[in-house]
Amino acid sequence: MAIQKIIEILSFKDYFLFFILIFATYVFNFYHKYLTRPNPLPGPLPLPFIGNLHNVAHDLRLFFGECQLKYGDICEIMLNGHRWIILSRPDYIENLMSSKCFKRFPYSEGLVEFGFYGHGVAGNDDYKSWKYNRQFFSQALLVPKFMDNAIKSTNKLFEELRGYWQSLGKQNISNHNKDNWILETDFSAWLHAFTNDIISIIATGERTYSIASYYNTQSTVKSDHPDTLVEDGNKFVKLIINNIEGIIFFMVVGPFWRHYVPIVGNKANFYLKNRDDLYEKLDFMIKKRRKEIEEMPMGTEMRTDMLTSLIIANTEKATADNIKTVGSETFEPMIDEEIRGSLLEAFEGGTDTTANSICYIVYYICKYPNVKQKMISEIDSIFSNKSYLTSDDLSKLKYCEAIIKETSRMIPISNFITRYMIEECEVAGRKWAAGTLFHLNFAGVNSHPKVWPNPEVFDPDRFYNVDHGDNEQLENKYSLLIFGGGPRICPGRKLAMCELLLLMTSIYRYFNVELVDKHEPLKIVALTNNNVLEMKVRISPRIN
Ligand code: HEM
Repeated sequence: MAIQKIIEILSFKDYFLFFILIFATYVFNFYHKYLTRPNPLPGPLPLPFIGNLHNVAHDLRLFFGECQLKYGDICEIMLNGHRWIILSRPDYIENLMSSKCFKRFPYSEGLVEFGFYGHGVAGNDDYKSWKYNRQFFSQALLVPKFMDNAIKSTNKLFEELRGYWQSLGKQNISNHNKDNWILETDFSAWLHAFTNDIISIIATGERTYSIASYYNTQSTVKSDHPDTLVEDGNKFVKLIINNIEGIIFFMVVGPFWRHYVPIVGNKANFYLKNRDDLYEKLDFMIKKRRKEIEEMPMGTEMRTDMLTSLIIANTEKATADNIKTVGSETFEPMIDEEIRGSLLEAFEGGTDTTANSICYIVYYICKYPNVKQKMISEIDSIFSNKSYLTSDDLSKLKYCEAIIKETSRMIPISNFITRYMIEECEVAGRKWAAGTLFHLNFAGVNSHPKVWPNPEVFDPDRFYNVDHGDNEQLENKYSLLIFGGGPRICPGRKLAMCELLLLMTSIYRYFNVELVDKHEPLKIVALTNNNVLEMKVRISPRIN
């Protein structure tokens, strides 16, 4: 009754003043908390409600670079109510790579609702469950025949890609000489399709037909693969792409918006439905393969794709390579839900990363003809009388490997990784309380002038025939961040390096690739990763 009376007495002006009072109290509290924070660091002033969102929204990579220049190797911003401590110097990050610093994120109710947090490997911050999943994931990639199979499949898929490029080049009517054609195309689209296809083969033993699908959009004649297979593959890839978007959406959009604001809520429901459809598809693949394996007589030699390894690991069908023990403990075999998580992470972790890497590599090779010449000599010397390369051949490609490292130094694939402290720790000479969130700025570390002379110069020779012991810049093992570090280092790094070497050698063995416009900057979207949106190139056959 009394409340109703007060409501009736109050005028619009009173409400307005009341609102101003609440707003002013919030702003006062916000800045009071900000100005009295422990270990204050330099950084752009955050705004109430949005923190520094307005600063980072345009390009995260450039923003981190600007921060380092203006505020130094350790600085801070505020996002999503959290202080982000940004570190850009190799020796500052060393402590964060220890096994104590294992967590990636603070608890996120959005990721829990989406089913990403606490499951699988990348989104799992529960040590016991992460360790279990990570052991199986890594072991599947370590089965000796796994890499040989990956190499064979990549070689085979590249043959198909080669056929598509030739076919499109010859279809081009301006190419009068059909053996000396030129194809103007988007390299990034082809390579994203290629890595999609190859990860699918390596992970599940089945194809997504992504390169055939892209070929069909460019060509007047269709690929030999049946339309239904290509369409099914396309749908599957879309489910995966939407699922990755869903993870980001549920990470940044708060529960009130997701549950009560209509347009945002519809988007949330769309991602949840997409997730369920994707899970259904993966569960079907797992069940089908489980049944095939069950029906195989004991001792049958099996495929070495990830799905098969995960199903048989620690079961009676396991070979010596598929037994996972830690100390005296033998882990229980994986259930379907856990296998699904691992497959999904192979798709999510291994597709765009590898595709973007090869785009940057080719971009730098196009810009530096002397590097290209030296690389081609190495490739030709290894290929001299072979049609396919083996893992032994790949290990001899030292200059190609140096190009991969130097490209990743110049433009890292991931912009940053995070570490979230669960206990007090010392970083950059200061003590930090539990609950501090650190961001390791890859570009800042990889071009720090203290360890990299002339960091802005592209020079693969830094890594070529270098004796690590004598080399100052390689003394600190975290002066080059490509795959992260510590216990959470990328488990797919060996596979990724192998894929990149194979792609480089296969492309330059058969083709010349030039940028259509050497002066045009690359079209990149820089969020957690630096994604190449488009890279127009001219491809032509190599005439020896
Ligand atoms: C050029 C290619 C790749 C790059 C640049 C890359 C980069 C990274 C980085 C920076 C991390 C975070 C590491 C950390 O926090 O310290 C990571 C984690 C991860 N990557 Fe990769 N990656 C690549 C390829 C792959 C491939 C091919 C796979 C799988 C087949 C894969 C699967 C994963 C998984 C599952 C994690 C999470 C590991 C964990 O949390 O324990 N990645 N990767």
